[in-house]
Amino acid sequence: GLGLSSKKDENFGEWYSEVVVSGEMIEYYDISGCYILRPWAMSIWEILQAFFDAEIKKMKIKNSYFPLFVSPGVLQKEKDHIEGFAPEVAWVTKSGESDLEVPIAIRPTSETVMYPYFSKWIRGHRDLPLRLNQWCNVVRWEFSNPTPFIRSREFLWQEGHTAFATKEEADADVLEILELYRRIYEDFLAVPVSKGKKSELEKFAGGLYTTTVEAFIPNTGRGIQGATSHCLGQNFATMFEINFENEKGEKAMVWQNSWGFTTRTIGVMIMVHGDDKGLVLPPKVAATQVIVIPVLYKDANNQGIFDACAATVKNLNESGIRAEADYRDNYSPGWKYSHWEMKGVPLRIEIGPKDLANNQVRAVRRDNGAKTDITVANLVEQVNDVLASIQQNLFDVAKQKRDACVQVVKTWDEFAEAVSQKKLILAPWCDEEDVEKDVKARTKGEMGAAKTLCSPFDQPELPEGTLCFASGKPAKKWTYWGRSY
Ligand SMILES: O=C1CCCN[C@@H]1CCCn1cnc2ccccc2c1=O
Repeated sequence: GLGLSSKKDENFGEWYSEVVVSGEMIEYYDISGCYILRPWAMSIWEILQAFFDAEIKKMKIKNSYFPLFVSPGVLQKEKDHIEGFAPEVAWVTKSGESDLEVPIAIRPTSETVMYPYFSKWIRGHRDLPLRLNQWCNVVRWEFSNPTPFIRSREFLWQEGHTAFATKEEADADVLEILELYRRIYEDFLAVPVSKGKKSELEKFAGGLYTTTVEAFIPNTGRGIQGATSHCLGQNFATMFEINFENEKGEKAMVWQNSWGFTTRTIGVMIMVHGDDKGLVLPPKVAATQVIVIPVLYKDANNQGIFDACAATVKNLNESGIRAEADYRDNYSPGWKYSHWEMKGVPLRIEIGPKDLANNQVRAVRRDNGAKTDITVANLVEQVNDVLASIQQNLFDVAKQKRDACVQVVKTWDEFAEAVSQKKLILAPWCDEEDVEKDVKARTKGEMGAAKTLCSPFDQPELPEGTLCFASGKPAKKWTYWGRSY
């Protein structure tokens, strides 16, 4: 097919909408905000799921499955956290022609689904820790501009829900899960993220504190919440009476966490690495890491070339590299190069008459276009090296681009200028909520307001006497600010 009609640096929104379809990841659906995840996208989700599932099983976390439907009574139970979200809750009101007696909600998240049963199952301290996870879909009937993977009315995620006897255990667990989310972004998707804590205003209102891995999209100058790991404190334990008899025979409430990452991860990866030729997939998450293309003689015996392609694929697959060959005889090599570049396959191997004669293959990298001739004898070792180099290079380039967007500011004027420059702003802040609200009010505009993204765990030096950029009060912490998704 033809190339993209929009350029990433000229019309990012158009480019993104086009590349997810041309890369055969998404098909648009006839209900707004809903998307079809085609195999090329689903295979990425499955790779991330396999990694995360194996890691949480090492932590003795067990998978379960709770119903999609939430009875209204229990949903309303969590009134203060639900109030902000209520407009997003989708309801079933009919079956066939008849109205349901009582409308039933579709889960937007499962705290209120699970916790009545946590209360039933947790009696004594030997029932702790209780640590469950579920892989499922959730529905949030959002109205702000739907974007494939990034903001959809239904999405896939995992949600973990845990209960502990002590706060110390919960605090440690929050960070252990957050580290898995960092690995998903940095080790698999080659996307740099900042670990930090959400402000009181931006955290999950139902919890005690929220930790997050924050990514940044240089093209739009917007931060994006990558995944969250909340400590819920004893808030839900209070509401759902989740308590246990501790070792001293006293009744005590549990300490809880909840954590989730979603198919948004795939959209962030596409936005960060994609280019004007299409998707660029990090090898770790590419369903096909190497595509082998036969370049045939005009009018001579091509069996040798087909045999070499088959041998190359077999050789690579036997060493755990995901390789395919494209033998379709109704497309030219040139057409195939464009097609597999559009799909973002990390490495192309061309085998033509010259390569055959020299007992080598021609490897072409998707990330930087570099071409190298690889002798058949060293094929597996060199392909592994190139794939590792592509993975690292994608991360290094993304980190350099993200770091180039970071702007440290000390004053309001510097801050306002940095917002207009679409920067990721690092500023000393007094950590007062009404100051944060004031910044949002003062930066409101059609591009959206600047807000806190997170206060990074990795805090730069804050010299005594440093003042908050917005209030002039003594600064308490460095915080990332910016517009966001
Ligand atoms: O993030 C996570 C991680 C996974 C488990 N849940 C937490 C918190 C979810 C916060 N949230 C987010 N959207 C909502 C939408 C409607 C109703 C309720 C909610 C809601 O509670």
